[in-house]
Amino acid sequence: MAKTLDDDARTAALAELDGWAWDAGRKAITRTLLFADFNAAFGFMTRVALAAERADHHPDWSNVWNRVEIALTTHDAGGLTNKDIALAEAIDGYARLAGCRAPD
Ligand SMILES: C[C@H](O)[C@H](O)[C@H]1CNC2=NC(N)=NC(=O)C2=N1
Repeated sequence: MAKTLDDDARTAALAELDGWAWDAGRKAITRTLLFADFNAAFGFMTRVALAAERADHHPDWSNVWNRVEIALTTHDAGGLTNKDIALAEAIDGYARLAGCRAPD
């Protein structure tokens, strides 16, 4: 099973990511993304879903029209692991490609 990251490792990893925040209560990193419309948001989600399946590591997320809220944690390990960091990096790449913006 993947090992959970300690505070220093988590802080270092977050510094390399775009717009992710640590949610201590959920033991997850979270990011909210806005897209031009539902089509752009769902296209992004489809790409992430395929990458998540390949990695067998899945986001906790929700979508309302052009807004996607994402939380990443490793349920099996009970906290944040490198699997979450790798998925966050992939998400950041797909988000940039899909022309996302930060929430207002
Ligand atoms: C059996 C299967 O490998 C596990 O349930 C995987 C699937 N996707 C997963 N995704 C996440 N985020 N955490 C997990 O612990 C996890 N476990």
